[in-house]
Amino acid sequence: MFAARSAFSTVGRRAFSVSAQQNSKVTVLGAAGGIGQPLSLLLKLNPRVTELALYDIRGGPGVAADISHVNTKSKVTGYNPVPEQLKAALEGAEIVLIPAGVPRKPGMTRDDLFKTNASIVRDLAKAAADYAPDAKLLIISNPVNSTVPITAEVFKSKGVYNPKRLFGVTTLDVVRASKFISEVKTTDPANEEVTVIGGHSGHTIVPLLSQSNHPSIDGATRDALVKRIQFGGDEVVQAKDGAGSATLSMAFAGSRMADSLLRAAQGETGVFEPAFVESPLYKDQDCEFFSSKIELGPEGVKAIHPVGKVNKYEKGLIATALKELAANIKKGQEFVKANP
Ligand SMILES: NC(=O)C1=CN([C@@H]2O[C@H](COP(=O)(O)OP(=O)(O)OC[C@H]3O[C@@H](n4cnc5c(N)ncnc54)[C@H](O)[C@@H]3O)[C@@H](O)[C@H]2O)C=CC1
Ligand SMILES: O=C([O-])CC(=O)C(=O)O
Repeated sequence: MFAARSAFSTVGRRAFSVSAQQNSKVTVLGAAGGIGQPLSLLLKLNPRVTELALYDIRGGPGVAADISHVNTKSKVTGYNPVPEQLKAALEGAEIVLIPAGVPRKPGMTRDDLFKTNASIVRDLAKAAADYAPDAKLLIISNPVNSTVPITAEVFKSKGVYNPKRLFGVTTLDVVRASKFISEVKTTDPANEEVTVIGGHSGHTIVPLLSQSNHPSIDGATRDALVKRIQFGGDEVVQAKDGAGSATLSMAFAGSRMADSLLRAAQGETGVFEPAFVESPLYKDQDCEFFSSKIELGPEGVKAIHPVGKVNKYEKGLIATALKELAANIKKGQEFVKANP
């Protein structure tokens, strides 16, 4: 069922069959949406998830009733948009995934979603800070480059911020990079890993092809591949023609990220995922958050790997990314200061 890297690796399943008995409640805020529904289904298939809490401003209980009939062990509960139910959805969660908010239509940038999604994420972050301050938070709602700083500011204002537990989900960028490079090279994407760094929008997405299995990709082939990875989201937005953006591939990517965190929490070592986290790598260039290869551990972020050796072309991509990223981050931080 799962192409490329399995969402729940069989190696992990064998090695961790005992710890899979641990209780792991996972909450999805925005569970009835285009991403929320398939993401919740994939989480229901994950043997490490013992309880699944599905909340949305509409349709949470319906999606939960539907998914609850899938005959895996986990318990599924749906929640309506009233404060006590949001509280109940969040309490005891080990992981909270947030795909709540509006998606793009053709012609829009992710930043165009800020005016709607900033306050949605701020308010859900407030609830998460109150009721699940120790959970690992996975922010999917766009613009991720700003919604992650928004969440950090909210957690700071409530005195519960731990940078090890806040992640902007950029997994889809590496999933795409792996698939697209395999199409160029006619290889199996399962064997293709491309490090993608930066942020999650257009030019802030920086694939490091020099660190892939095909460092010699160059010229027009390289340019086209880099552009496709940077603007893969637009490809889906255009194909859906007004009906939204990537949902199914995003559900796959979000489910993979959640599974990686659960595996790391249950003691597996050597678990790596990219994610947009508070990072020292480019703090001196006003980028307090940056996505790079992250080693995951029981606390969340275990180690942030340096970017490593990059070529001149990639140095140029990084320089362009940092300018836009710094502005996106600042916009999120200032939004919370002005609209606490
Ligand atoms: N990080 C990434 O790689 C990606 C991020 N996205 C982003 O994910 C977000 C969701 O996309 P879709 O699922 O396609 O949108 P959608 O419109 O299909 O679903 C969004 C859901 O959020 C719910 N919602 C809205 N406000 C809420 C609130 N205050 N509390 C709880 N639920 C609320 C809606 O009722 C709806 O069910 C968008 O912002 C999109 O841009 C999409 C693809 C990839
Ligand atoms: O393109 C969008 O708006 C949704 C998204 O973040 C992606 O598919 O990478």
